[in-house]
Amino acid sequence: MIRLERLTKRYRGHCALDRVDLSLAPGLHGLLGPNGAGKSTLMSILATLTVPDSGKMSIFGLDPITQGGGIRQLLGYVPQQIRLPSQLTGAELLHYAASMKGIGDRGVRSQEVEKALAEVNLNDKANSKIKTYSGGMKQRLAIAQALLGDPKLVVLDEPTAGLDPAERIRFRNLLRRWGETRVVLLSTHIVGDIETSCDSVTVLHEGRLRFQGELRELARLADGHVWEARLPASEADRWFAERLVVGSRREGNAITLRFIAAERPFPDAAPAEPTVEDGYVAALKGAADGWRS
Ligand SMILES: Nc1ncnc2c1ncn2[C@@H]1O[C@H](COP(=O)(O)OP(=O)(O)OP(=O)(O)O)[C@@H](O)[C@H]1O
Repeated sequence: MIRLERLTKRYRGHCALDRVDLSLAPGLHGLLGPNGAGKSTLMSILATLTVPDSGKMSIFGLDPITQGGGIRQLLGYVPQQIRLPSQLTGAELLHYAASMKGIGDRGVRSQEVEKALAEVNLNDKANSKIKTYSGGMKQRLAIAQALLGDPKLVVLDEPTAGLDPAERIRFRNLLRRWGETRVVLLSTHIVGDIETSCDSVTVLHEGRLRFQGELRELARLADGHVWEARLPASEADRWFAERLVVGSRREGNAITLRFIAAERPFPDAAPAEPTVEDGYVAALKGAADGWRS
């Protein structure tokens, strides 16, 4: 459905994406990576807003460079930085966005707008000006805008940042439903968002693809490299300074620390079952330390 081959993008000599290969079929796909990894650049290219320097791309058989208009008809996109017109109401903005997506019939448009508002739980605020919305509500309106017109590709750049826990759960369920028949790509720093809902995950680091596959395969990257040890709490600072500690649990004067290390950090450390987050850390650490290619 979506195929990227050796996709490369440079900004004044800095390589934001370096020969990235990626294939996405219908489903809910997570995109993880630290700050500056290239996630927004990749998403902006998929949204036809940024032109890559080299590489091949096919989005539902269309070429984003020569057939961008066709792709935009199939696309729902929420960029990382959202600026919404504060004087419009939520419903007015969605009507405008629906017109831009070619939904000319007013009746059909109203139905679409109402459905999208319901999906993000904003019906009550439909006729209020956007300037009265909270940050999370604006975020949800931007998501509603991306859902208009039944897009086949939904690209969401860190959409969960401003959502409260209840809305975040609602949003995950919405995306799961959407991912049943569409390609949905979601970037986030929150591994939990991906862990609970995504079919596959892609990890970018410094513009390079470090992993693409199922969640359990990502967790498996840390197999044999996760350790736990119960230690005197007074020693905790030393271990935080010397080792990669990914979790800690304090119980009285003792603390249980969870480490990621290529080898057993000290004799008392016991091997632990890796989580998806451990796999993500291992993918990044492995890339940096060279203990994984
Ligand atoms: N318009 C631009 N001009 C110059 N450099 C840019 C531009 N956009 C991005 N970059 C650089 O490209 C690299 C990738 O940036 P990008 O925004 O794609 O990363 P990201 O993974 O989305 O980061 P974050 O998680 O912080 O949003 C970074 O080093 C960034 O500084």
